[in-house]
Amino acid sequence: MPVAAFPEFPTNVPSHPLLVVDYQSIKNGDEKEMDVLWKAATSLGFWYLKNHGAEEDVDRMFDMGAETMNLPMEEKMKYDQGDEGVLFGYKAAGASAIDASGTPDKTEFINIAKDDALAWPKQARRAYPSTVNDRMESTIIPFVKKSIEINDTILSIFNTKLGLPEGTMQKLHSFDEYSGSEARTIKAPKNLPAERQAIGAHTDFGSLSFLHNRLGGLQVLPPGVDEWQYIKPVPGHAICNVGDALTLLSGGILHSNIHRVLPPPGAQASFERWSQVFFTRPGNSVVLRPLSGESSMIAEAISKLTEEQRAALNPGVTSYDWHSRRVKNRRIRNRKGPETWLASKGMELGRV
Ligand SMILES: O=C(O)CCC(=O)C(=O)O
Ligand SMILES: [Fe+2]
Repeated sequence: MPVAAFPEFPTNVPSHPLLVVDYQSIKNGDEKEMDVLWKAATSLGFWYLKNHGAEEDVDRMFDMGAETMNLPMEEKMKYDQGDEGVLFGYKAAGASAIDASGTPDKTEFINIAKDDALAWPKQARRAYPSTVNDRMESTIIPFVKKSIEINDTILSIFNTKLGLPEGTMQKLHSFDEYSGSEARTIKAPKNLPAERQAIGAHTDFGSLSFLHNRLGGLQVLPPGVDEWQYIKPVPGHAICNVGDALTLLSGGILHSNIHRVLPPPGAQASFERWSQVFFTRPGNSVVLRPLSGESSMIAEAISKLTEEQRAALNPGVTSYDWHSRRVKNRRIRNRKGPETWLASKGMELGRV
């Protein structure tokens, strides 16, 4: 649906402002703009990104998502992500918990591995519905490649700002190694009760998320604040955020903030809510630990922390273990009790 056809985000609903980063400027090495990015990534960990050039690719991804979600449930379930902690494939609404009591989520996902998009027409990680295969060349590969380029540009700026040896972030997010990087199209039904969480509170598992919202509903709990606040969708602006892997690798300098999804506010609530994300995650074998040996800035940040904080930043697991544990313990079918929800946690820092 064209953006203009949706009612606007209501003017009487407060939202949290985000810094705006101009992608073309950071790509061209504009120091002031890179400072804005750094400020955003080390404070809330969320920012708007304009002039990214992926708008039309995103619209085509929404078409692919609609074609996929319109398939019969039986067909979609042939490509279910399953209960073993696999990210990729279809996730039915209600398959994941949104809280410790095991309340089911309200969103459907189609998750497509970057490894499958890049290996096409070969299969790297798994098979997908025909609606995905049919749009691999026209829609998915262009979106994935553009998203990788954008996130890689941001990662290389963080590499410099963190004082890491050149190419460190690039190596940890190598094009060639299999990873959890993926494109995700999300559908939430219209007319959900106003307070019903569609996606429960979480931090993102990987390094960077490149998110596209047409309607409101995304909320953050900013550091030091007790109330959830909406992030307002702004036409042409992606919402970007830092995930746990970068928090761990940077010794806590980069901030992955918790967020959740509610139904869109006001008149927007009577529309299906679609969102499109690309998640960049480190290579599967990357051990998530502060890169203190590679950066004096990170070493210094770590030296100021308590023993407990330091331990939290050094979970001693690979990127693969980190995201598969988190996905697996959110699956309702794996739930034993509130302890399963706790076992799905990342860097939420006790805030949910
Ligand atoms: O749909 C959104 O706005 C956010 C989705 C999200 O947080 C996620 O998939 O990790
Ligand atoms: Fe998220």
